[in-house]
Amino acid sequence: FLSLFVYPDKNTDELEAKKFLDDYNSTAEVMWNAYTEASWMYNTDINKANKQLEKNLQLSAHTLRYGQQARQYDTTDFQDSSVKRIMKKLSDIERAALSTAQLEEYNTLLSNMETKYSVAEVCRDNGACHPLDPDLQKIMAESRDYDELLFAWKGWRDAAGKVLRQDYKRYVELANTAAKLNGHSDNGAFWRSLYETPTFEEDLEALWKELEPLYQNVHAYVRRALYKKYGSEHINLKGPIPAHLLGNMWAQTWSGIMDLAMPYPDATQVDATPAMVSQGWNASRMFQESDKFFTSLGLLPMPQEFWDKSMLEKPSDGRQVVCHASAWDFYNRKDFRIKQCTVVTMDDLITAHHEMGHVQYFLQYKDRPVSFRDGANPGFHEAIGDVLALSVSTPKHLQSIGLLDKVENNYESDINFLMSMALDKIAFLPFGYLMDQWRWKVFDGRIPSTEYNKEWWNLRMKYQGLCPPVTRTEEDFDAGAKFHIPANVPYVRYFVSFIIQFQFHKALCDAAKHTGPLHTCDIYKSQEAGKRLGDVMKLGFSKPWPEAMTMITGQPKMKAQPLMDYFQPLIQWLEKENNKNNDVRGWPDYDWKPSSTPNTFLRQHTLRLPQKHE
Ligand SMILES: CC(=O)N[C@@H](CC(=O)O)C(=O)NC[C@H](CC1(C(=O)N[C@@H](Cc2ccc(O)cc2)C(=O)O)CCCC1)C(=O)O
Ligand SMILES: [Zn+2]
Repeated sequence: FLSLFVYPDKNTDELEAKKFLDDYNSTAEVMWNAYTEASWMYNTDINKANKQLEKNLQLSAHTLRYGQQARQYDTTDFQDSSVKRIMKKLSDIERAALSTAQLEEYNTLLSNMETKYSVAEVCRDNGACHPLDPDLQKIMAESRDYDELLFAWKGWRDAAGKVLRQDYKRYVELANTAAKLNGHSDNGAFWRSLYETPTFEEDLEALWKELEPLYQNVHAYVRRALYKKYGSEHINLKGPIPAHLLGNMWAQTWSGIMDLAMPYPDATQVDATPAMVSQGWNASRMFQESDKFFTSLGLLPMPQEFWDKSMLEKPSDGRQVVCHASAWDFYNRKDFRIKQCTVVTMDDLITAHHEMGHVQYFLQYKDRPVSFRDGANPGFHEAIGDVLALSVSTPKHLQSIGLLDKVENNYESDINFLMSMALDKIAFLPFGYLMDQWRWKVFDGRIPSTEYNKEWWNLRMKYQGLCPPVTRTEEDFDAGAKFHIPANVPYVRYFVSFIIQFQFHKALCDAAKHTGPLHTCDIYKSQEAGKRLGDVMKLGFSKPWPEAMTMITGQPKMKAQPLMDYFQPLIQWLEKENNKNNDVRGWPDYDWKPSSTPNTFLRQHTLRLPQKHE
C-alpha cells in the first residue's frame, strides 16, 4: 500500500546513485578548481579582464545539471547514509535555480558590490586618499582624536556604504527568488538551514541572554574609560557609546583601545607587537610560527604549494587586490592558499592563525567527496584557528616564542590579560549576533528597504549599546560598509564560533591534562589535543555537527559555560569595579545624542570665514 506513495518515475537504484555521485565528484573537482583559480586571479589583481574571466567560469550550469539529476532519485530506502546526505545537499542548487537573465544580473550585482567595496577610499581636502586597509584601519585603532576618528568613520560609510544601497536592494530580491525556487521561505531561511538545527534561532537567543550580562559589564567599564578620555561632552555614562571610539571601524572588537581600558597599567604588558617589530618579524615568519603550532599538535604541515602560491602581503606593484583576509581550497587536494595583506602586529598574528585554521580543515578533509569538504557547520570552520590562537595569546606562550620578555604570574597581570581577551571576544558577541539578525529580517521582509539604516541602528543600539556619532538617514547604508554584507558572506558563523571555540578550548585543555585556570592553558605540543581536533576536521560535513561536537566535548550542544569559566576572574573584577564607580549596566538614556557641533576637525580646515582684508 505504502508503495503507492513513491512517485512512479523516481529512481530508487542505490548502485546507480553511487555511480552518479562518482561522476558528479570528479567533474565538480575540475569545475570548482577552474572557478577558484579565476576567482583567485580576480581577488589578487582586480581588473576588467579578470573580472570577466571569473564571471564566465560560473559553476551554475554544472550545479543545475547535476542538481536536476539528483532530484530524480528517491533515497528513502538507501542503505548508505552518505549517499542520502550528498543527494540531499545536491538537490539545493542555490542561484542556479534562477533564469539565465536573473543569474547574469545576480552575478553582476555581486561582482560590482565586491569591486566597489574593495576599491573604496576616503580622500582629504589636500587630495591624499586612504584605503580601508591599512590606512583607515590604522586610524581607527590608533587615533585618539575624536574628529579624526569621525573623519575616517563617516568617510568610509560615504565611500563604501552609501554607494551600495541600490545594488543591495536588487540582490536581496534575486537571492530570495533563488531561495524560494529551492523550497525555502527566503534567503535567510536557506542560510539557517545549513546548521540543520530546528531550534537554531531559539538556541542562539538563549546563548545571547546568558552572555548579555557579561557584555553589559564590559560595556559599562569601557564607557567609563572613554569618559575619562573624551569627557562628558562626548560620553554619557548612562547612554550608548558613539560608535567611532572603540578602536575598530565597525566597533566589532575593541582591543584597539586596550591602552585606554588597561586595568593595571603598571602590570605586565600583553601586546606582542613591539617585540615583533623590533625583532624584524615579517608575514612569512608569522605564518611559519603558526604552522609550527599546528604541527606541534600532530596536525598537518602546510604543503610547499601553499608557501609558493599564497599572497601573504599586499603587493607593492600597484595591483589592486581584495585585502580582506581569506583562505582558499582549490578542490584538487593539493592546492590551498591564504590571501592576507599582513601587517606586523599581534592582531595579524592572530588573524594568521585564524586563516591557517581554515587551511588545516581543508587539508584534513581533502580526500572526502567534494560535498563533504565543508565544516561540520560554518561555525566549526571559523573556530579552529581561533582555538589555537587562545593558546598562542597567553603571556606564557608569547614569552616562550620571545615576544614578551617578563611575565608575572600575579593577579593584576591576569586581569590585564583577561581584559585584552574580553575586548575582542566578549565585545564581539553582540556584533556577531546582530549582523544576521538584520539580514534575516531584510530577507524575510520585516525590514523593508526604506528602513535599512534605521533598523541597522536600532539593532546596533539594542545589542551593542552604540549610537552613530553623527545623524544618519536613509540616504546612508551603513550595513553595506561591512565587508560581509556586499560580499554575500553569512555572519552568524562567527557568533557560533566565539561560543564553541571556548568549548573546544576547555575540552582540548582537559585532553592536554592542563591544571589551573582555563585562561592560562596553552595546548602547545599536546598530541592528545591535536588528535581530538584532527579527527573532527577529518569528518568535514559528513556527519551532523552535534556528532562532531560530542566527539570533542562529550556532549552535543552549544554551551556558554566554558566562555564564562574562562572569563570568571574578570567578571568578578568588573562587577566590583563597576559597582565602585556606581556605573549603570546598559544604556537607559537610549535617546541621548553625541554633541552634533560641526566637526571641529573640518572646522579647522574649511569653516574659517575669509576676513575682509584677505
Ligand atoms: C574563500 C573564502 O572566502 N574562505 C573563507 C573561509 C571559509 O569559509 O573556508 C574566508 O577566508 N573568509 C574570510 C574571513 C576573513 C576574516 C573575517 O572576515 N572575520 C570576521 C569575523 C571575525 C572577527 C574577529 C576574529 O578574531 C575572527 C573572525 C570579520 O573580520 O568581521 C578577516 C579576519 C579574520 C577572518 C574568514 O577567514 O572568516
Ligand atoms: Zn574564518
